[in-house]
Amino acid sequence: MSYHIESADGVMTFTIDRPHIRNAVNDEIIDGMEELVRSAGKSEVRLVIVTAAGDQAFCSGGDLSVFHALRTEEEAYPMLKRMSQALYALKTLPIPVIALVNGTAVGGGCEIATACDYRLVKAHAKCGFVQGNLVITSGWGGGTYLFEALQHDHALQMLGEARLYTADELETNGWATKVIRSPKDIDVFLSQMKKVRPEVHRAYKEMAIRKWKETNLEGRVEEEVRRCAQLWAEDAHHEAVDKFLNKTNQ
Ligand SMILES: CCCC(=O)SCCNC(=O)CCNC(=O)[C@H](O)C(C)(C)COP(=O)(O)OP(=O)(O)OC[C@H]1O[C@@H](n2cnc3c(N)ncnc32)[C@H](O)[C@@H]1OP(=O)(O)O
Repeated sequence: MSYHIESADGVMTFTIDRPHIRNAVNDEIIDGMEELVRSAGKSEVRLVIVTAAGDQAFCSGGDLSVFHALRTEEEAYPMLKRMSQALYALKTLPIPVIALVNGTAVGGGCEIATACDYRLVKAHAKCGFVQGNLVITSGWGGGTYLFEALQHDHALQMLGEARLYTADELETNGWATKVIRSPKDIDVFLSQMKKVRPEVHRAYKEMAIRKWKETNLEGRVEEEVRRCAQLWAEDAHHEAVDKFLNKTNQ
């Protein structure tokens, strides 16, 4: 199984479990994300944590060995759309959603984390919207969410530079809610949240969701998905992915 969903004490944890491939997202992970948002919406869950196995990577984005088979705009769009819908549902859960960024997050991995309300980033983790190096944009909604989360110039810079940022840089630009230097830091963060009753957290999250609905967040994500699907079909993208898969991009 490529993922696990566990529940304890009102906390539902989704763990991507493909460390050998740096927790890249395949179709099964997308199934899992859909299962997560269904379960978290229905049960007595007070918060969700999204994380991954091992300490090397949170997520390396889409599994290029699988998704590189998608050659045209028409083939790429359904995959991008489906994951974008799962992440939109995650983002608009009426409870806090925390990304526990246990290691490197790149490409779609950053998009998953950006869809969350909070990003707790382990000190050794490096993260970046590297899609530009593959001659595509973000395509799961993460670019749109980044403009919601960060000051405009910080968001545009992070997307446009397509490089890895250190945890300290991520705290400075506002992407990391907190840099995690010891496991105790996570406990402190969670216990502080749990001091306030779940209905209060829910009411605040609903305020944010109202704003996102009024500003047509979903429609803006759809534009992002469509643009990425167009770029996906270009030769320049396929050549860049070939270089990565054939390890000739050094
Ligand atoms: C579809 C939405 C948009 C997207 O997500 S586009 C995809 C963006 N992602 C990328 O470009 C990921 C590129 N990966 C990397 O830069 C590095 O692998 C990364 C994440 C920094 C980790 O570096 P290292 O820790 O040195 O590990 P490594 O490179 O030796 O990787 C270990 C094995 O995993 C593989 N891998 C990593 N990310 C992958 C991916 N996204 N899809 C498919 N395979 C991937 C990598 O090829 C390597 O395989 P192998 O063990 O040499 O056979």
